[in-house]
Amino acid sequence: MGIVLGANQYGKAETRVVRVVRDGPRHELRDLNVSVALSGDLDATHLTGDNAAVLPTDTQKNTVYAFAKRYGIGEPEEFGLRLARHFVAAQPSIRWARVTIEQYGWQRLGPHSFQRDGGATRTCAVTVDGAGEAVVSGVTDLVLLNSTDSEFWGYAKDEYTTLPETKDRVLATAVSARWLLSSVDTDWAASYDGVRAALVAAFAQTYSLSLQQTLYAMGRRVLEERPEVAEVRLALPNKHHLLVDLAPFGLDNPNEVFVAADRPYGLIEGSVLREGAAANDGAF
Ligand SMILES: O=c1[nH]c(=O)c2[nH]c(=O)[nH]c2[nH]1
Repeated sequence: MGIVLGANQYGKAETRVVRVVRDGPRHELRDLNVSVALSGDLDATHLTGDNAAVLPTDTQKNTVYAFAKRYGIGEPEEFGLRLARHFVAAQPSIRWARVTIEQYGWQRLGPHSFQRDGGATRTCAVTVDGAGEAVVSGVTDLVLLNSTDSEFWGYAKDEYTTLPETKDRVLATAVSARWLLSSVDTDWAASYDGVRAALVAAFAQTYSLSLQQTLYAMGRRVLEERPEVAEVRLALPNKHHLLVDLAPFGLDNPNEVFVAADRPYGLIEGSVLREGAAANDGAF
């Protein structure tokens, strides 16, 4: 029986880089977590330990810091494109590079004082190979809650079903959304802000009969409002809020007191794209 090497990639994960722009008394801050993955002609290192084609992950980490100084960071998508293009262009053995970035937000408190955002994290994944370039922007941990306008009933039932049907429940989720841009020449900041606003508005304004329905409404809203977006993929954990039985204490509970359960949780996932468009799995 023959044994062969399959798909492989390697790189430095989670390089944390903070860049301060000190052009004057008013400083700017970018705070990123950058992961690099490279792939290409890397059979030799796996099969014989010949490392001639291997650009060390330590060098990749150094490149992140050097580029932050030399070119600045700018928008995370720009920084990712610059890095991914560099790795593919500079190393003949490297044919594919993916740079994934998390950007942590900081609120300005003063000219050189900041407060770390508690909430959502902006993300991007940039892929560069011989066939082209793709950028997927995203957001994680965007926690949203509707305290009404959510029902769940009429579902399939079998002998294990105990869930009561409800015409009024809390609907809460921590949105993970990623969206493919149709061009690498995009106003990244405006696009991110616009997509995020569309996701939030659709969540808040949808009278929900299922989280699945809300997911589709959110993806649809993004595609309707943001022409630069080709496809949206959403992962929505159903952060269950379970009504507490207060009857033992002689109290009723008309949707006022809940247990916020952390697990298990329903996980609703889906993609929304433009009709006739092919899903671009390689970019995600
Ligand atoms: O919006 C929901 N979708 C489900 O598929 C589901 N399943 C479940 O138990 N509760 C819910 N809620």
